[in-house]
Amino acid sequence: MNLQIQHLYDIARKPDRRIIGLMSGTSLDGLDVALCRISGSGLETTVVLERFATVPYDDDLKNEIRTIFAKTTIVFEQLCLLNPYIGRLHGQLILDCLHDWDIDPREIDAVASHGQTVYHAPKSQHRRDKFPNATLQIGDGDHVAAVTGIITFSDFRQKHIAHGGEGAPLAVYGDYFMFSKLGENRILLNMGGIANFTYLPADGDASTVFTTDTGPGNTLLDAYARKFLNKPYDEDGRLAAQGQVNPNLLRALKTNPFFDAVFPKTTGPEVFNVAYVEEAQARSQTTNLPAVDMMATLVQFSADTIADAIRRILLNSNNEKKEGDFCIYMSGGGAHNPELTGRLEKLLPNCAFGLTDSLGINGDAKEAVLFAVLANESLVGGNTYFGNRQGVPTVTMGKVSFPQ
Ligand SMILES: Nc1ncnc2c1ncn2[C@@H]1O[C@H](COP(=O)(O)OP(=O)(O)OP(=O)(O)O)[C@@H](O)[C@H]1O
Ligand SMILES: CC(=O)N[C@H]1[C@@H]2OC[C@@H](O2)[C@@H](O)[C@@H]1O[C@H](C)C(=O)O
Repeated sequence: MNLQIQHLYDIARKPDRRIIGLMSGTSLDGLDVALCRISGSGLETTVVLERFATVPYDDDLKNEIRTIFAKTTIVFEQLCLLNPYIGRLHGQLILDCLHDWDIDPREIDAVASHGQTVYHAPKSQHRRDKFPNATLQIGDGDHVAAVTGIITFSDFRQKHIAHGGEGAPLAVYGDYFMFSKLGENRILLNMGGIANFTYLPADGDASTVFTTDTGPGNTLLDAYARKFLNKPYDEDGRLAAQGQVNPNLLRALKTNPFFDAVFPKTTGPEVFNVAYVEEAQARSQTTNLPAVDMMATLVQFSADTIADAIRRILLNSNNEKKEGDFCIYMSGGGAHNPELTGRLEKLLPNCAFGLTDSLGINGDAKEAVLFAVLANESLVGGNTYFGNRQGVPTVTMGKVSFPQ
């Protein structure tokens, strides 16, 4: 037997595993590195987050990625070059973190690498009948494995698509395994570049678990912070706090087929970008708004569309349910923006709000942890049946790269 297969088998038989989850999201702010100790699988999964770091991306890397990120027309060579480059870089960043944490790479059982999404194209967006849902993450796992010497799981989203999903949100699986609680209807709301949520029913029934993207989280706020402030984001929503929401622009922003489409659905900066806002401004004759009003309107746009999506679920899931029966646990960078969270709380006054941190997982680390949980599930789980629910196919995900 190939010794690496034997090694994989041995890892699967261990009582617990140390898995490093990696996530680099649509905000391009950096690489989240979460070292997890995981035992069990499915609803028996227990995760201890031993270490966590976000390694910021430097401007050079951000600019290299932006030349192809969410663009329909690119220089193909750039995509080809970035694929191994990002894989090698992520591998090196893992080694740097382990060095800082004084941990020998040989103590790590596996890496679970999301890679960098460069294009997301669900069918509802590309609208070409003969093509399926599609998404592309780069930073090939073979390079991560070769650089670190650690077995690497990567490219998690293709299996989801192969079984009828849109390749996202994948958080639903880890959310269910880690945060499902009998007796409490939970909504796990992640506000990264794009916002999404998982609904976890109080009866714990996997076949009614639900997930969807809701639209922009921070992606437009960041784009306009770069423009108005020359900063990566509007810290604590300070600029937005000084402005007034413009109702005409807000209405124009909310007029898009994505918001009327049925759940579950996914999106990305391919749709929600500066051109989208400029087109809405032209339509609503609001091209000369002051920066503060632009920011206030964009933050309200994110809050309104998140709240609308959650309200629709509260009604859809069971007409008797009331907002008061739901607890919303927030995570992702948007949870640090009081302008966003404050508006959300006003829009959903009867829901209880908290942070994922109160459930034992740092909200900034949550997505990276989720990929570690997905790799663990591929190794030792796969026994949870999610029913025929669209968006949550019953599959395990991640391709295996051996270091040698
Ligand atoms: N103090 C803060 N004030 C305002 N916004 C903040 C603050 N801290 C973080 N953010 C926002 O959070 C963003 C980063 O969020 P996060 O790391 O969750 O995104 P991501 O994982 O890249 O996105 P996605 O989940 O869509 O892939 C920043 O770009 C910024 O917009
Ligand atoms: C294609 C892609 O990278 N989608 C991301 C993105 O960032 C947030 C939202 O859009 C979510 O659907 C997804 O990531 C998380 C980790 C997910 O799949 O759950």
